[in-house]
Amino acid sequence: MVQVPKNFVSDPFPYHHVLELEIDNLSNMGYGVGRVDGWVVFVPYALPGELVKARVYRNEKNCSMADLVEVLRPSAERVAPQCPIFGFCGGCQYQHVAYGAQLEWKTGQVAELLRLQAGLEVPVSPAVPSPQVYHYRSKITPHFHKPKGEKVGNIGFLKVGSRTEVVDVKQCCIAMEEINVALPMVRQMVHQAAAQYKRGATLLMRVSEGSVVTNNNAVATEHVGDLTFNFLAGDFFQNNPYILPLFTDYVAEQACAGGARFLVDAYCGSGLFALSLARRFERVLGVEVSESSADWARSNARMNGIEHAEFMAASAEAIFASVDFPAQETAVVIDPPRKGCDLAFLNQLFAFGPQRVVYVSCNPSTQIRDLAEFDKAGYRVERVQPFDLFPQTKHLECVVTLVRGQD
Ligand SMILES: C[S@@+](CC[C@H](N)C(=O)[O-])C[C@H]1O[C@@H](n2cnc3c(N)ncnc32)[C@H](O)[C@@H]1O
Repeated sequence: MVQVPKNFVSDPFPYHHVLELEIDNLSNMGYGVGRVDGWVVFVPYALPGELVKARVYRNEKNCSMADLVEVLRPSAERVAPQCPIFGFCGGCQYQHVAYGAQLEWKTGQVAELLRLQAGLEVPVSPAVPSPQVYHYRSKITPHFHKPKGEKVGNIGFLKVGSRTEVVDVKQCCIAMEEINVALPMVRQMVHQAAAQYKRGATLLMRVSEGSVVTNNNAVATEHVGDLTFNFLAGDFFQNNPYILPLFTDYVAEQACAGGARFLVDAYCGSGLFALSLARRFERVLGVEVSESSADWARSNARMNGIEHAEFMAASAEAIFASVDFPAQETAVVIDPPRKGCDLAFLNQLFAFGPQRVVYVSCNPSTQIRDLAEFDKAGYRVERVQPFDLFPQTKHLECVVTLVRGQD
């Protein structure tokens, strides 16, 4: 007898009821979406165009969740995942989808979010592929829970569908080779030092010039085009070095397109955009809340021989009190954290009123939420360009170019 979970709602399907259904869409969580008599059923790992058998494990207010049991008619886009723990490890969602189809789905999801969330019918350019689709991540952060007795349990990433359970990750298919070479030793060291851990922890592994650093305060180095960036390994830096030259070139082209002579880089980290774009502008100003990142941005400017870029360590909105660039000749690049921009920042940005804004984000849903504010302030979306910084996963980076309307 199957044990029915205590809180299971048995309408419209009994627990473990097996359905046969056609999948016609993919959700932004990467789940296949099908319908049974109009009722929406999400089936993780099922693909659009497939006929599948799926077993219901939860009924919600307006949909059900079901586990994939069997693919009766596979999609032409279905491929074999490379990772033996794909489907258990929560790190990747798309290893079973051909890379071209991953890009198409990501592009389509941005268009759908723009339409449904912001009411904007704007064309979305096809997502720019990553030149490397496995073994591209320069940083991973595996975790483990408080040791039991003197034994550390699994070391890895959250299990699919769980907020607490960790799966044991011995190798990671999307991490760079350097990380996979170092991982067994790092794991062994944690197991050997189990008695020292009074609680769980998150490990840092970041590739820096062919080796792996594990200390948050170590200095890491990355090369992007002909520039070199140093930064603290624990601070922010983009995690897919293979796509960065394409990404920074595109942001540069978009920032320059209106002939601006001045550049503001808000949320600038250690200066990736400010310095990559500097040669195209007369003066550049960056702002970043992390003092160590702002310090490294200054030092990166010196190291790369860039003299006309200045950096301020402050919350992003503080930049507008000191910027003396003429707004009509200024482009602003913004690249906030996942939660998007604060209203305090947006209001001051609009009061300044730059001619164009290039909004870079790793979270299209907060980015598209913020577009409503740009719309109210008289900015028009000129271009939307997703970049696949995170192949095999549901994540993507999106660059939206906004242009100020005529007053
Ligand atoms: C997504 S990262 C982008 C960094 C940089 N543009 C890059 O590509 O390397 C976001 C950055 O915003 C910084 N940040 C977070 N909140 C901020 C705030 N209120 N004001 C300024 N910077 C902030 C973080 O420290 C982080 O460096």
